Amino acid sequence: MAGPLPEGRFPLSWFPSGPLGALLEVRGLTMRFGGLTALAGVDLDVGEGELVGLIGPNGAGKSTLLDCLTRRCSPQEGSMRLGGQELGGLPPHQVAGYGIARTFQNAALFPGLSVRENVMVGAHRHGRAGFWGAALGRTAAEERGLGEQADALLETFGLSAYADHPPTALPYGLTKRIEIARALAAGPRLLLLDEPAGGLAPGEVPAFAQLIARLHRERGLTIIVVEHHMEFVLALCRRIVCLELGHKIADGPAQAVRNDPAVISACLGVVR
Ligand SMILES: Nc1ncnc2c1ncn2[C@@H]1O[C@H](COP(=O)(O)OP(=O)(O)OP(=O)(O)O)[C@@H](O)[C@H]1O
Repeated sequence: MAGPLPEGRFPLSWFPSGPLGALLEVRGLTMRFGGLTALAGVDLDVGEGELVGLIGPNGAGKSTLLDCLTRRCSPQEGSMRLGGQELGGLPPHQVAGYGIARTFQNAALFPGLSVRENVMVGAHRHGRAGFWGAALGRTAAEERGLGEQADALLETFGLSAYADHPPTALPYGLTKRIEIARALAAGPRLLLLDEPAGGLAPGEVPAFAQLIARLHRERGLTIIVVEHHMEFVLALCRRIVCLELGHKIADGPAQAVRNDPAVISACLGVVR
């Protein structure tokens, strides 16, 4: 990867000029939990190479949308296509195989594995055998290749010094980096980040935003980032989508959405 990023906010000219084609097409997505409608007919197109911010107050349906895309939830209505492939009905492990990787609000790392092994786990996205099942069938050369890939990711994320450490001993900000490195080890086409800045110290947030911007810029990754931290979203994303009570209430250029009265009203007290 290229050299270090400059400090402070980064220019929008770093980003690709716009979507190169629709990668994700969501139509009429409706998810109900009993009598509660978490998503109510949501439409969303995300172009190849876009970085989209998804905002909204607590309970708006943001995580549920990610849960539907990764098949942790089965929506009652609507369709979700990635590169033309319908995701509905696929089991979660196959969705990963189609190129969707996700991080969670609270980093879910394996405490008994080293940082490097945690990242290597992410590389196993194909098939149902699981990491350890696959590990048993791997050749030494494949194992070495995965280790080298993990080491390259650790270097990108400034984690090389911790490769052999257990993740449990590390500061929270580093565990968030490990989780993204693990997601990238799967070689995703679409990366879903659920509140990546959540729990970070204020001083850690700009560098974290720069890291994600760099991944987007240098790898051309398509990313949806769910976040309450508005400065973080504005610094990263040209386009913002806002949900409220399961409905999409805004979708457009970041500043226009930020200044939309409906968004301000919905997010009052939440958007920072
Ligand atoms: N498994 C579930 N069972 C029942 N209700 C659920 C479930 N998951 C989510 N919900 C409900 O669906 C609604 C949307 O929740 P969701 O977590 O998607 O919102 P969110 O926008 O991600 O909120 P937050 O910003 O607080 O994480 C909420 O009312 C929530 O309580």
